[in-house]
Amino acid sequence: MKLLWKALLNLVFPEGPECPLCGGRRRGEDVCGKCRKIIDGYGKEPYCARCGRYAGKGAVFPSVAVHFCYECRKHSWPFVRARAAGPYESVLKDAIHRFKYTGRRSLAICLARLMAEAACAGPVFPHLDLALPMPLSNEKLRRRGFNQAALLAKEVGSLLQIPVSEGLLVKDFETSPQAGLPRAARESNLMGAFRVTDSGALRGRSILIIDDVFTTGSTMSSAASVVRKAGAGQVFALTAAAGRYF
Ligand SMILES: O=C(O)c1cc(=O)[nH]c(=O)n1[C@@H]1O[C@H](COP(=O)(O)O)[C@@H](O)[C@H]1O
Repeated sequence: MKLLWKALLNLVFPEGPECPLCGGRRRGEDVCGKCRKIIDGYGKEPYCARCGRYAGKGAVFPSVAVHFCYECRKHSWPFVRARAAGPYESVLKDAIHRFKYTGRRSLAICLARLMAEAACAGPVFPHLDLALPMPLSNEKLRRRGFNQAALLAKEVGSLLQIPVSEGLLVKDFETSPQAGLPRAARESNLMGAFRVTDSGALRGRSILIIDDVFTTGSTMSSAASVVRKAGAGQVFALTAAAGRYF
């Protein structure tokens, strides 16, 4: 019976190519049913309305629709709010690793689609004038061969119909990878690393900064601060994944 049902399903909805997230079989255009369920589940999880990070096990949050994590209640950010497609774990984490470290550039399309979904889930971002990818240093760019944030920004920009400018925000020198550094070191690690090349192009404009991951927010915060100092209006942030707060 199960086999017959599968054969019938295959006739009506022939199996498509691999799911870009998990590599399993999918029938539609998007991700496979299993990954779709995981992603939709993330959309129902509690998250901080400011930094967009997801509540971890044991996190204390008020039982109201809009809440801020402990850090965002104490601390202000140079961006108005940040959002992500989901937490940095499971299929999203695996996909980001394959994208970034094994050069599967085509994953930008799928990840950007999930990011655009998160951006459109309610009045998250107002009118946006321009999207800026998180820059890599020239050294890192040469080594990796591509900037993962720039690939994501290109796709997100076309889905959300926002112009994307690469080269307005640059990273002048290579810094130690953020992963593995304690929080305080993550902030000082990036000091003076970002620069805006043409502040006139940002003045008064509403900016979306795009990156792959938001963990402590130090990278996004450093970049957003430089963009604000260059005269931008409001700054928002969008990443493929965000950490959890506890
Ligand atoms: O290159 C990195 O700094 C980096 C290495 C790594 O293994 N994982 C990782 O998330 N990152 C970057 O670290 C930043 C997120 O860390 P926070 O600055 O703590 O939010 C993003 O720009 C990531 O691209």
